[in-house]
This record gives sequence, structure tokens and C-alpha cells, in this order.
Amino acid sequence: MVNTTIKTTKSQEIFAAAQNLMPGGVSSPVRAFKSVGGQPIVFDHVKGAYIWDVDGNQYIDYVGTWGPAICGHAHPDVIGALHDALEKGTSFGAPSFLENVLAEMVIAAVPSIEMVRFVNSGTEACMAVLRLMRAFTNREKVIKFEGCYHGHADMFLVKAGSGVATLGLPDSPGVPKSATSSTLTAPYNDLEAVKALFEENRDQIAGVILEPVVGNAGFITPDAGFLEGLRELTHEHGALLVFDEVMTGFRIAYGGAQEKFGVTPDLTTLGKVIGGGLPVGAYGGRRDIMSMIAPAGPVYQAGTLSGNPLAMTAGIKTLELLQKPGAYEYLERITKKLADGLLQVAQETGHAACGGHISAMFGLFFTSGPVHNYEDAKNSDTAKFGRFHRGMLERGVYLAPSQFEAGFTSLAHTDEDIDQTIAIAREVLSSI
Ligand SMILES: Cc1ncc(COP(=O)(O)O)c(C=O)c1O
Ligand SMILES: NCC(=O)CCC(=O)O
Repeated sequence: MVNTTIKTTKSQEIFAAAQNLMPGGVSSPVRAFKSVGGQPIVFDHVKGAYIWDVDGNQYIDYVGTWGPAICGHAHPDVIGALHDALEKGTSFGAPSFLENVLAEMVIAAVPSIEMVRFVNSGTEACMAVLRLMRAFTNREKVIKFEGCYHGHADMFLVKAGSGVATLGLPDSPGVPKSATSSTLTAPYNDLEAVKALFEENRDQIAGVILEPVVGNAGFITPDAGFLEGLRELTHEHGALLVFDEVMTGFRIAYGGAQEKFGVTPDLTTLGKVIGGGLPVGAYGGRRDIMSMIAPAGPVYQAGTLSGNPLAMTAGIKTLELLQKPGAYEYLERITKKLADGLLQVAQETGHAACGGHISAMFGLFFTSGPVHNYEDAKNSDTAKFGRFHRGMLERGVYLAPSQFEAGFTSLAHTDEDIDQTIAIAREVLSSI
């Protein structure tokens, strides 16, 4: 049963104390409710498709700890495997067979990946891949897209999505100009702009990195031919194509967006799902490029906890669950039902709206659209999104507290959860 009114006394007390202890009261900015108003709820525990807060309220969750919980929170198989793994120790700092197992699974699944290196977060994966792109091509410049987020490393904090977009921040203080002077940007879905950058910077561009489906400026899909066009342009100019599949990997399809769209990049970054809720990132790609990483080659990248046995275990179990027949068909069906339902309800209640989904990722903008890039996404009525978010939360639905984030479903979401969410959305959208 889901509540329709909420009392949040304990959440408020804990969050008030947190604000004196940690900047903004959080360990990551996207968790604060700055752009939607009100205060975050403080979680007590999570299970399946649900969250319980410290006041005992239950919510249907569409954040899924920002992506990893694709099998549902605290899946019994993952928890069971973790219990067994714990008995063997929490960290080795030495090779383990578990790394081979997860590496083989990733290599078998993701078309571009012939070799992989495990790290601890998506940010680390993207930092490392950029160094590798530059080393392999012996060029410094890189093209990223406005509104795409590749973690918080200096070189990527240029027109970034996610919390940077949510908070409307300019490029971050503390990032030296020298760190971003080689980061070129183009509007997403704009091949002509990319072409122009290649022309203006002949033989200087190491590569292009992008979210093949954007989730950090809201949910934005690649136009027909965009990914293919980038593949051609990068080939033509001797540059590398990198898909940041930290969010889309094993979510858009088992083999990620590259499987879904049939475009194979040179390198890929992963995170979120492959850690099954524990801290993991990875990067991988062509064997000739990956062989440049130390100690096989000269490009340095390291990590005390990288390949951590608990994280490998959770990742392996999660991928095994995703391999079960029908998993992606189920994710597609319930997510379509949710995305279509939300859009229909928004339109029926008189709101300008557009949105969509692919597999277990979805989005809804409060603008009639279409939304092809971050500039279009900014036309969304973010004040209305704030009211929508609050109304949903108060009735037991937990959405990402930002218009500029995608939503996530999981194998644990039932038809009843989706029906209930749409019914609640109708109630909220009728009143805002
Ligand atoms: C596409 C993309 N790349 C990179 C990152 C950074 O990953 P992390 O938060 O694990 O550092 C994220 C999410 O945060 C992401 O969505
Ligand atoms: N889509 C944005 C994220 O997943 C970021 C999570 C975080 O920075 O906490």
C-alpha cells in the first residue's frame, strides 16, 4: 500500500542536522531538492521497487539509486551472493577470479569491448578514457555535447548536464582554464556543428564522447543518423568515438545503446548497473587501444579498491539476472506503459508535454517539444516540474528531483505499480 499523505518530521530533523555536517546536507548535489523545492526525504531502507523513509512512508521508486537498481533494490540473489562474498573478505588489492568473470560477461555483451579495466565510479571511467583517447591519438582536443554529463572531472565540467544543469551552474570555479581549453562542445544531435569543429581543428581532435541516449539533460534520444554520422566523421578524421554508457549500459539493452542502435564506438565507459548497487565503473574497447593501459602499456591509471570482490559479485549477479529470458521485453513493456501513460495524462489534463522511453529509461518534459538537445530541454516549465515532483512525492512516488534527469524502471516494478503511478500523476496534474 502506498500512502497519500506524508509526515516527514524525522526526515526534516535528520536533514537539518546534515546541513551543518556536510555541504548542502548531502554527499552528492543531485540528492538535494534545490530545483524542485521542499526538503529531501531521508531513506531508511529500499527493497524491490520501493523506498521507505525514516518516518515510515513508502514510495514507488523511479530513481533506482540513479541507475544501478535495474533488478530492483536489494534483490535476494544479489544480497545472498554478497553475504557469501563477505565471508571471503571485503577487499583484496590483488587479482581475483571474480574480475575475470565480470570482464568476460562485459566483453561478451558490449560490442565495442574487447578488453576492460574496472574502476570505482563512472567519473573515474570517463577520466581514464579521456587520457587514453589522448594518448592513443597523440591529440589533445575532445568534443563533448551540451547537457551531457561524464562525471565531475575538470575536463568534463563544460556545459555539463545532471546537477550542473539542475542547479543552473556556470562551469565550476576551481577548474583551471587549462583543463577545459581542449574541451570543445556542440549541441546534441547537431552533426553539422561537429563537422565544423573537425574542420576548424584539423588533426587536433582526439575524439568525440557522448551519451548515446542522453539522460542527464532529461531524456533525449539520438535522431536517426546522428550516431552513424559521428561514427563516419570520427573515422574520416582519425579520431576515436567514445560512448559513455555509464547510464545506458545494460539498461537500454543488454549490450547497451551500441547494441540497440547498431553503432560500435572505439571505446565505452560503464558504471551503475555493472556494480549492482556497489561502487563500480569500467572502461573498455578495442584491444589495440586498451593495450596502452599500464602495466600492459604506458598510460597510467590505478586504484586501491578497483575490481573490489564485493562490487564484482554484485555486478555478476545483476548481469545474470538480466540474462534471464524476457528481462528486457518486460522492462520495455512496463516502461512504455508508464511513459505513454504519463504523457497521455499530462496532455488530457491540459499541460504542454512531451516525453518517451527506451527500454528501462524514460522522461517527461513540460514543453510541447520536440526536444532534440539541451537548449530545447530548457524550454521545459521547471517550476511546474517542481510542483509535479512535490505532488507525486506526497502521494508516494519518488522521482528524480530535477527536470534534467531521466527516470528508471526495474524488473521489480509491477503493472500495479505503473497503474498506481499513472493514477497518482492524473490526480497531481489535475491540480497544478
Ligand atoms: C552518463 C554518465 N557518465 C558518467 C557519470 C558519472 O558516474 P558516477 O556518478 O558513478 O561518478 C554518470 C552519472 O553520474 C552518468 O550518467
Ligand atoms: N544522472 C546523474 C547521476 O546519475 C548523478 C548521480 C550523482 O552524481 O549522485
